[in-house]
Amino acid sequence: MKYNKIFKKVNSELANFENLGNVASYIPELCNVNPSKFGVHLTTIANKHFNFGDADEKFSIQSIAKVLSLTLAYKIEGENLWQRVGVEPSGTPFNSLIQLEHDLGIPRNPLINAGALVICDILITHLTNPKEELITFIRKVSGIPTIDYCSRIADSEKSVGYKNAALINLMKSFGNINNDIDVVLDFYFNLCSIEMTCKELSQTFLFLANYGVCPFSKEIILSRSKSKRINAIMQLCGFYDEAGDFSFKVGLPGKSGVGGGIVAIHPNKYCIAVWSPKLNEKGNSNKGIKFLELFTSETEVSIF
Ligand SMILES: NC(=O)CC[C@H](N)C(=O)O
Repeated sequence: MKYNKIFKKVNSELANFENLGNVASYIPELCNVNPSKFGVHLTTIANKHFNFGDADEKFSIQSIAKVLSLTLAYKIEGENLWQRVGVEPSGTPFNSLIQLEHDLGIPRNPLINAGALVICDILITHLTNPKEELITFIRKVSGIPTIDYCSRIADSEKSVGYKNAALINLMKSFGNINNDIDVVLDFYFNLCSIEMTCKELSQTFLFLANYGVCPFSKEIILSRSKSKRINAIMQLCGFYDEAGDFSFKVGLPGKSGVGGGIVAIHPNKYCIAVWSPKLNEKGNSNKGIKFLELFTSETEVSIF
């Protein structure tokens, strides 16, 4: 079918692409990943599957998981959520502290680290067993019962999590964190440690291409309006200080993680996941972005 042909074509166009950048090294465990891995998987809302390369190999989805914790918190809290976290692009790196002081401890959006920490705090307030309830929710959304945290990666990040500790302490000082700091950080590091393959990622995020409804189970994960808003936040904030560039080149809402994964959503059509571990200076997958740019140029369809 057409997407497989396009994947092959784009891949051959990338034959001479100089994949600069490095795997994330600030989390020790992420250094052990083979930098030349490359996988793509596209799932349509009609449950058709197309893939290329290492699409069935698990990797650390890192910040991509922030969209899933946000989904659950938004479901629980509704519009009250926006009193604790904004919906504006930050224009700063994912772990920046500077803006947060100026904004009196209210993160610009839920997809930068500070915002995701507030979302974790909110979930801890509402859930009896946050770790278990979050992973149960993600398994339900994806229809994949084996999706799990990776304690090796969570522990590795915890051992060097100074920036995130600084962010949460600053927010606590402004009264925007209600629970114990160590409990919130532990939950956050576990959230970021979730592992998926490209196939699993594209399946998990398909509800956002289907107006909030899981196309497999037909279950309403989010209302149409909330699903629109999550896509809008991804469009404007999913790539931190590279969000404009991603939007300009790819033209789809998406989210990246420092494990080298990216998901992108074409509403009413498909969800595509790409994995290539080498990151550019903004912490986003270098080849992953290029692949998606060429892919949407080739298909000539984007949301614009
Ligand atoms: N952009 C990312 O994927 C960052 C997530 C990572 N766990 C961190 O907090 O630094």
